[in-house]
Amino acid sequence: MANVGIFFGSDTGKTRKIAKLIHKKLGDAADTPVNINRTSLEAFLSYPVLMLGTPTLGDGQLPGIESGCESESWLEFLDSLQGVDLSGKHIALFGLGDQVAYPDNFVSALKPLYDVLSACGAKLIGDWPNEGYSFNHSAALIGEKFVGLVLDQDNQYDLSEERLDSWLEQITPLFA
Ligand SMILES: Cc1cc2nc3c(=O)[nH]c(=O)nc-3n(C[C@H](O)[C@H](O)[C@H](O)COP(=O)(O)O)c2cc1C
Repeated sequence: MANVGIFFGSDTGKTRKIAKLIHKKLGDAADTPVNINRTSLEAFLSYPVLMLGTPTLGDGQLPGIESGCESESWLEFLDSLQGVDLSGKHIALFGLGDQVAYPDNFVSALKPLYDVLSACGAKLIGDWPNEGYSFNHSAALIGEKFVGLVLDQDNQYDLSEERLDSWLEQITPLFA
């Protein structure tokens, strides 16, 4: 088993694609990305380092039945994390959103993910500057920084790989 577990939620496949790209870049350090609705709590907890990806759906929500997905996803999985001890784990978040169509809630779903994982004692790494995006509001900001990597595959597709490389460069020394 590798050191890094990559889990994602996805409605139309874009977050899955980024998860696969992260896996390709990390090589043997990471296991094959798994949809969060296809894992168990035990498998999730077996990794010391987690990279967790999500789109923002609904109106600033995590994916799941309540936000209009056909399958369960992060909304349901987070329920199973209630009371779980994640201390000692390093967790990096990556979020996809659409700043043009949803400027009032850009990548906001990263924040509930961040809040639940922090409350469980995890060390969240990989915050990301808000420069280079244009939006009105995002719940995913703490001060000037997003709580994780932010990619907009709908409008800034051409910037994603460069952003991803720079983010991986920033976080890999923190857990290598
Ligand atoms: C119904 C719907 C609601 C969305 N709501 C938001 C939103 O509130 N904020 C945002 O930044 N993006 C929003 N998006 C854009 C998606 O997050 C974006 O297209 C993302 O790349 C989809 O990833 P996926 O293919 O992994 O599901 C929404 C998309 C859809 C279809």
